[in-house]
Amino acid sequence: MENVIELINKVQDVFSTIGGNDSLDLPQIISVGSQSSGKSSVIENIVQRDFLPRGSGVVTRRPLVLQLVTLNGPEVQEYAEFLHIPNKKFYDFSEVRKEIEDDTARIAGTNKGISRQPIHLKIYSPKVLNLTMVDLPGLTKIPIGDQPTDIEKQTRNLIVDYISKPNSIILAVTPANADLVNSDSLKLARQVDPEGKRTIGVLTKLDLMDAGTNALDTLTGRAYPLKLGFIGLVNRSQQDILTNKPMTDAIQSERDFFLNHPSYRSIAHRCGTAYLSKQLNTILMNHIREKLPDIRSKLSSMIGQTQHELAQYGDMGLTGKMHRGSLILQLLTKFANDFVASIDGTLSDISTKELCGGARIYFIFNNVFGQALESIAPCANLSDHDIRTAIRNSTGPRPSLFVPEIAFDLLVKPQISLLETPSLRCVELVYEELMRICHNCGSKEIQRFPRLYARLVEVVSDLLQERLGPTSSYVESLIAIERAYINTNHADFLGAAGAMAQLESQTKKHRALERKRAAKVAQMNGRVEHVDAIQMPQQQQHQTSALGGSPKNDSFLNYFFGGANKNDRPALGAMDGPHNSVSVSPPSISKVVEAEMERQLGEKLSIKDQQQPPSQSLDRDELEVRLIRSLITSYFEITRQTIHDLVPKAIMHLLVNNSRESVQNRLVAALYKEDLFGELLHEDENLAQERDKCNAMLDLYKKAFTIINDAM
Ligand SMILES: Nc1nc2c(ncn2[C@@H]2O[C@H](COP(=O)(O)OP(=O)(O)OP(=O)(O)O)[C@@H](O)[C@H]2O)c(=O)[nH]1
Repeated sequence: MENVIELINKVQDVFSTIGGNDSLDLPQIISVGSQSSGKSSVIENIVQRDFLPRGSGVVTRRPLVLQLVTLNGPEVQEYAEFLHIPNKKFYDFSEVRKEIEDDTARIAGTNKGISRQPIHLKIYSPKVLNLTMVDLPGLTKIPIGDQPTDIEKQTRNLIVDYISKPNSIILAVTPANADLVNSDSLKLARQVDPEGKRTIGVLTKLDLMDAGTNALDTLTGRAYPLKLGFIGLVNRSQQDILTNKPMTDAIQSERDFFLNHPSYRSIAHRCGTAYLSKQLNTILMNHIREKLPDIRSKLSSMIGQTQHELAQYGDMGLTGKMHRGSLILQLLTKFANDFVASIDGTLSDISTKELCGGARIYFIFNNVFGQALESIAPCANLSDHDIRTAIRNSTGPRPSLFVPEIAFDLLVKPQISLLETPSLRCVELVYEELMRICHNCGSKEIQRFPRLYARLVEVVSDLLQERLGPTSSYVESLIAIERAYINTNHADFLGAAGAMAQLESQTKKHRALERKRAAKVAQMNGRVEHVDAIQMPQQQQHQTSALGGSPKNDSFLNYFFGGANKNDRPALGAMDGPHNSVSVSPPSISKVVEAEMERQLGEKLSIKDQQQPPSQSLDRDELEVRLIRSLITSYFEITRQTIHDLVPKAIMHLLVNNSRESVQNRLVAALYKEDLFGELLHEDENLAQERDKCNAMLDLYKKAFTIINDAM
């Protein structure tokens, strides 16, 4: 069972090469204490070697992960190894000290700052028991030199990070010549281990206590409750260090101190460095044993994870020349399936962060394209002047008597063209999304072969590029088709009568408002009665006109359109029929305008008769312009809806579905060629290394698992 520490050390090494052992939380002893409490001295005593940097102020500035490994045999020579200098054995321990100093300066700088990055050191010796300890920077209160002002906080956080891991054992070092109540290490330990279950207390400097005082109460567990107890030590004094007092002599002096001390004599067998080493070894072993089931189950889940990760690198069964074809076919199919699945939304690892694949295409159709179409004003770029000019031009050399339909035709076509840019942009956006999907289809397994991956992307890009042209042309034709024939007979088209009625109701509303205003003004002038008298007949006249009650208007509107409501419009055929008593004429905007003009003229005259200023009269030009605008708006809305409906359908058919269906065949046709296999299956070196590392990790986990399993 002795080798469980070695086993844990091995696992720890692997974990430190890949950046910390946070995930496994291996059992280890963490030495904590305030500055100059004697932490380094304790460790050196345990190792029985001088190897730690000494000096004034903060000396330990990085965590030192120290693994002690027992060497067996009488003649073996002790040595040290650093993880950052593999394969170099240090037999001279002053070199070890120098390397710790140099590496600390390299990582933590030459000022007195601290770093979280640990140094890993292994010491092989016949004098040590298997132990894993971490020496942390001492708690410091006042910054010195160039130290940052928050050095205390930094150190405290670093210590707490280490000791709060439930599998760590806290070695709380306190100098006996200071008050135990103020011990920083015990205070910190209590924070993370309030019941004192995994804290072992170490009292240093027992030789420096005031004469007549002793720490017997503490050492026998009466002063401070810790399950693992307190152990008293006497390390080398500064003087001993300066005079290079040999470690063996120091250990002997310590033993003598306890044996000869009147207060400690009775507990001398439970004091001193040798006892501490033995205790730590036993505690660590028991602790590891206790934690082994946990570690085993953690390892087991790590094996599972690593196996899963390894599987992402592909099927290792398909290696060798004879399997190249099957492997290529497998990868092509996977790529094609991923492409299709991204579009269909059936991919296994769908993003929850952003829209992707098919969902994004839907978004493009409905939001991006929809909004782009909505943002176009039906009469954009059409000034009244343009409309007027178009009307005049379409009437030829004679003065315009009627509003010609040709002007509407002429004006509405360029407006329809405005739909072309957003429609083509919609095609491009979907194309770009498909390209994005294609680039994201490379699973780890495929990316292992960068050349194959590049070719896969290239073939699919070519396919999409090929489909882009026809799709764009088709969408262009859709707009051209809409422009080619202006269907004024469309069921949803407002038509001349509708436009006229709309205009009329607008005018009516406006007049009512005007009248209200006039009445208010009159009331204020005390002329209420007079105003009422002249307004009544006028109001009646408007009402009759709006309802088509005037015999003149009634006959006129019905004559051409069969009423203002478009549903009441007679069919052209009916109008053409021989039984139709009136002369055959299609609904004409000009005639409606004429009618409205006549009516307004009449109104003007009657108003003039009553000496009222003409408040709402529209001149002929303005009326024509407004009429044409209503018609353009109505027709444009119809076309906009048609385009919003047809463009996505065309894109889905010609671009999305087409490439979706042909991607697999295209890939096979382009890449499944014997002479390309070698080139395409050239493996990426970095990924191959990562896979090998993953494999090695898996082996190690399995090995560790087996050893732990056997040891239990
Ligand atoms: N007399 C005596 N001196 C001791 C004892 N333990 C440590 N010292 C002295 O106290 C001083 C500080 O000891 P270190 O072991 O360097 O203390 P540290 O906690 O590692 O210090 P930092 O790494 O700077 O935080 C040294 O001069 C030691 O010689 C002891 O038990 N008795």
